Amino acid sequence: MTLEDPVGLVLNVRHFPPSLYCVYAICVFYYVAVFPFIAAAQLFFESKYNLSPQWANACNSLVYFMSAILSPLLGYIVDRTGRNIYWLIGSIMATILAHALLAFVFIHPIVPLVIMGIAYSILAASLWPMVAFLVPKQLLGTAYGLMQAIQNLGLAVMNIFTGLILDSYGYFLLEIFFIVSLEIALLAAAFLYIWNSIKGGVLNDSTSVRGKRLEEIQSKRVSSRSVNSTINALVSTTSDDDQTIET
Ligand SMILES: C[C@H](NC(=O)[C@@H](N)CCCCN)C(=O)O
Repeated sequence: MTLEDPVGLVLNVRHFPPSLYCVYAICVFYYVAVFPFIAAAQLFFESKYNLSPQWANACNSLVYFMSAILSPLLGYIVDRTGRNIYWLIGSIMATILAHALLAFVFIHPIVPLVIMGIAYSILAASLWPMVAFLVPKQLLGTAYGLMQAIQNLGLAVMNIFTGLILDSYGYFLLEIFFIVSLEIALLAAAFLYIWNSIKGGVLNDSTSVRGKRLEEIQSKRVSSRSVNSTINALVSTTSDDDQTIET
């Protein structure tokens, strides 16, 4: 497969590893509990907590404000530590806690929203970079494009469901729906952890172990390139420049 061979690139999408589809599933079922929640939350804050429309609106912005401030720092911390699957599982569990506090407990919504803001920022820092560890660099645009497409398809479908649940049963059942969606994301993350361990993938390595393994892969690639270039010189074949880490 080469960059000059777009048909080859498209065909290789079929060979994306199962871990990537797990990442896509987590992306759909996690974000369903965040974006549609925020879209519908203003009236929830007004009715359950008796907040004024202005305060309800301010609460609604809190998750995104927190992400705007925290994401670079949390991204740096995840880069320094590695162990992306642990961060991912922790952030999904914290989001479940935030929704459970909103559904079952009567404390000021700022508490669950702060938890959600931190968890949402950690999830972005740990989930999205995984794609780069799973597919060859020539296919990153395709892999992220597919992730964005699947996420938006999921959100489009689930938005219809959340609207129906809200209109027919109210906010309590909507919160239960979000918690169930997050539990599916948690199951997918557990499957990702198991699959990654079985396959010896790099997703949950510490940064130092990951660095050593990537160096090994690169040095193997360099030596295979020098072998290939010798062969190329002899028989005029092209070298395979794939970068797949997990199969
Ligand atoms: C990083 C992640 N981005 C997305 O989910 C985008 N597809 C859509 C962004 C919409 C505004 N938050 C995120 O936002 O956490």
